[in-house]
Amino acid sequence: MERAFLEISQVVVRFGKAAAPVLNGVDLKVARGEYISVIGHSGCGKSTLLNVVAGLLPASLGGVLLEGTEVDEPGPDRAVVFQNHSLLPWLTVYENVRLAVDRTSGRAMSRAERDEWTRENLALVRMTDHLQKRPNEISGGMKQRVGIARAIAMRPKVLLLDEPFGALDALTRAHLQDQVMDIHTRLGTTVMMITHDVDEAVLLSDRIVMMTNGPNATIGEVLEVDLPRPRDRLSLASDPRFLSAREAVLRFLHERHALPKVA
Ligand SMILES: Nc1ncnc2c1ncn2[C@@H]1O[C@H](COP(=O)(O)OP(=O)(O)OP(=O)(O)O)[C@@H](O)[C@H]1O
Repeated sequence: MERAFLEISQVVVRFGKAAAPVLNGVDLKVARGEYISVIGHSGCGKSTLLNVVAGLLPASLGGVLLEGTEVDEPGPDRAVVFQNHSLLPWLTVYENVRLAVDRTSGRAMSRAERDEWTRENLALVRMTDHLQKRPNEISGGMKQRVGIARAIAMRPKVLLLDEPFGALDALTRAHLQDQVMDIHTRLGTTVMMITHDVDEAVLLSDRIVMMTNGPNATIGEVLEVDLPRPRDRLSLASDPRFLSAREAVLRFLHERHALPKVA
């Protein structure tokens, strides 16, 4: 069997002297170009898992291999986009992306190429008209778009998205989901995304990884989303395959792994 592009093996994470580990035995193989979503109740350890893949947090046991190389620190091959943008406020939109390009491709590309690459990635997220603005002059959705452009511009092997659309209103969220879908289709980027939103998971993913509740959380089920790409949100809204995938995730979250009721 072909070796997985990204391989998470028997990952256990225990914080300090806590009695039970947060994650216990997470195993997942991701193929190159796959779009994976991780869904689960609040606090089950989704961000913890993403942070292990990002190299921001060491696993207590087990580990992560990317193209056969062990992940033991953060690196530009795994770009992360968080829920709240992390742009540098004193730099313009252009400069925020250019800085990442200079850091990751400074030696491989000429100045002119880095300039072009920066503009190209900002064009992908439709920010060309706002290059000289600073983060406090643009909307939340625009900031997230710049964050995504910055991540993509680093040409990561894996794009790690930690609830990237969570803080946005529904319409902005839909636009940005479409842009990320488009980028994924065009560039073939491997994506691992954390979300709370069932529709978002079904719309964007090739597979949905459903986590059991913590502590000792692990992968409960993995759902293949058998929908052809490119995907169109309007026509999918009534597609029986979309609806049945959606129902499977809802059943997992609200029946088999429901949170205990508050008395
Ligand atoms: N640095 C830390 N030290 C101690 N406990 C932590 C630390 N980081 C996370 N935890 C705990 O680990 C558990 C999982 O947290 P995590 O943020 O990974 O969950 P999550 O599934 O991403 O949650 P949410 O969906 O609410 O963002 C929580 O109980 C949290 O309190």
